[in-house]
Amino acid sequence: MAATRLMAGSVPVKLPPVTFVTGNAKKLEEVKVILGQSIPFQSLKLDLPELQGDPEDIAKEKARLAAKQVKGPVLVEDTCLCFNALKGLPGPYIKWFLQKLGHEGLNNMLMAYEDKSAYAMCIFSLAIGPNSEPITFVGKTPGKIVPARGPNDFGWDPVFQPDGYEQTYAEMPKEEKNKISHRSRALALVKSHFSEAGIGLETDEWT
Ligand SMILES: O=P(O)(O)OP(=O)(O)OP(=O)(O)OC[C@H]1O[C@@H](n2cnc3c(O)ncnc32)[C@H](O)[C@@H]1O
Ligand SMILES: [Mg+2]
Repeated sequence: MAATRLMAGSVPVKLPPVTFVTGNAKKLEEVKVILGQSIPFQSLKLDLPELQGDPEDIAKEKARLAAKQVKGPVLVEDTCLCFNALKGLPGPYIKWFLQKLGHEGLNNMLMAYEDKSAYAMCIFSLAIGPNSEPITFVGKTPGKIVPARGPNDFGWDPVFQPDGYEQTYAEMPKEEKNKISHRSRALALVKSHFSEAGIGLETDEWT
């Protein structure tokens, strides 16, 4: 993808597009649709190692690692599925819980609790380069954990039913999920950040 043409004073400067780094093709599909043409970006398929701990720190560390590899502006995201009865767990460890326990196991984890409420959370982290402090953008969608319904083509979508809907994420048309999802809410903040900074609108500032 062509570099963004920006202006520093009256001198046109070319800055590289931000690189969205992920090992997850489904995430990338959604990000492409949600961002559309709003931000100049390209993607790189890389499964970055992930720190343990606070979700925001995990996302920031992913951004630092990505920026070192790309040597330029990067955007990464970390997704959590948080069960309220379990005080936010599995949270950032949902990938491993899903892989080991499957959809049924995720439901079984809540068997001992009345409260099946949960929230999906996406934390995007943007780093301008290897030496800059990453910033984060958080999007959350509340819902509940239900027995799996709908196509099984993206992670825990079949067991997450957002509040106000009769359908799970998996049963909803993609456009509907993208309107209310944790990912689109976080990306709305990313978009405003870019538009406030004037990225793509002829400025010399990234942040
Ligand atoms: O390379 P990265 O971007 O880290 O991709 P990943 O697949 O490792 O993703 P995470 O570390 O963020 O782990 C999140 C887990 O949740 C799943 N996931 C992420 N977003 C989802 C969504 O919108 N709906 C359902 N499952 C999702 C994803 O497949 C993982 O199993
Ligand atoms: Mg990951």
